[in-house]
Amino acid sequence: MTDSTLRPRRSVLYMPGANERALEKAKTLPTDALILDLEDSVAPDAKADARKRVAAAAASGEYGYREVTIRVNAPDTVWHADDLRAAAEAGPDAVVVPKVDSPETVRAVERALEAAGAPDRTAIWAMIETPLAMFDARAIAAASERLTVLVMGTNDLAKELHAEHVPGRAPLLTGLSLALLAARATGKTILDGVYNDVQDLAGFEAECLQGRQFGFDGKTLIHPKQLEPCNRLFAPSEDAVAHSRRIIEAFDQATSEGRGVVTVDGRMIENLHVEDARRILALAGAVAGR
Ligand SMILES: CC(C)(COP(=O)(O)OP(=O)(O)OC[C@H]1O[C@@H](n2cnc3c(N)ncnc32)[C@H](O)[C@@H]1OP(=O)(O)O)[C@@H](O)C(=O)NCCC(=O)NCCSC(=O)C[C@H](O)C(=O)O
Ligand SMILES: [Mg+2]
Repeated sequence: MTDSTLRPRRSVLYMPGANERALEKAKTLPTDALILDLEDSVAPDAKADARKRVAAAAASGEYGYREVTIRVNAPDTVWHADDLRAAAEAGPDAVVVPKVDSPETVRAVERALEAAGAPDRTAIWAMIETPLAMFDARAIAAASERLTVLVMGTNDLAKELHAEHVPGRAPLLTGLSLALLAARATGKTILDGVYNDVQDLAGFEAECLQGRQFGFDGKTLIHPKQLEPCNRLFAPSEDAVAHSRRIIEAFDQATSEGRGVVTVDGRMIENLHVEDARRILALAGAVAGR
C-alpha cells in the first residue's frame, strides 16, 4: 500500500471562496494544496455565490499539481447539504469537513457524497477542532477509507477551550498530540492549524518548526507570504537528507558484517532508524519532483 504521508502536503493554503482574485492567483502560487473555503471566511449572504465559484474552480483543472479541496459548511448548518452536492458534482481532490465530532459524521458525509455521485478520487479531509473530536479522534480517523487527512482547527479549538493564543501553544498541546496519535495509528496524513498573524513571519517560522518537530506532515496557511517558509521547513533539509544517506550506508555495511547495530556521528542506529531514514529520502524525492 502507498504511504499517503509521502505525498507532499507541506503547505495547504485556505482562500475565501468568494474572493475571485485569490482563486485566480492560486493557480500560480507554490502551494501543495488549496482549500477553497465556503465556511468561516464567507459571509452568509455570499455563500450561494461562493459555492458556484469554488465548484467552477475545482472542476476547471487549472491548478496544475496542486491538490484542490473544498471546505464545506459544518454538518449542523443550512448550507451543508447543498455544499456537499455541489462539491460532489465538481469532483475536487477532497472535501474538507469542519467541526467533525464523531465517526458517524464522517460516514454521513461519505453517504451524501456517494448519493450525489462524487467520483472515487474525491477524498474526505476531517477537521479536528472541537473537544468532542479530541476524545474520538482515532475513531474519526478510522471511520472511512475515503478519509485521508486530518486537519487541525486551532482557532476553533482555542475558542472552545476558552484558551489564549500564546507562543509555544501550551493550551493546545494535548489536542495536537491526541490528533497526531490518531493520524499515525490509522495511517492518515495530518496538517497543523493556521497562524493568524500574517505580518509575524518569525513567529510563523517558529510554529512551523514546532509542528514539524511534533510530526505534522504540513501546515494550513492563510496568506501567500507564509508559503516559502512553510515549504522550506516541512521539506527534509539538505542536512537531514545527507544524514539519512549516511545512516543507510552505515547500516548496510554493518549488516553485511553480521551486526544489527552501529553508530553514526556517535549515535546508535538500529533498523528502525533506517526505516525513518528511507522515509525521509522518499519524501525528499517527492518534494524534489515538485
Ligand atoms: C488574511 C487576509 C484577509 C489578508 O488579506 P489582505 O490584507 O487583502 O492581504 P494582502 O493585501 O496582503 O494580499 C496580497 C495578495 O495576496 C492575495 N491573497 C491574500 N490572501 C490570499 C489567499 N489566502 N489565497 C490566495 N491569495 C491571497 C491577495 O488577493 C493579494 O493579491 P494581489 O491583489 O494580486 O496582490 C487574506 O489573506 C485571507 O483572506 N486569507 C484567508 C482567510 C481564510 O480563508 N480563512 C478561513 C480559514 S482559517 C480557519 O478557519 C482555520 C480553522 O477552521 C480554525 O478553526 O483554525
Ligand atoms: Mg475552524
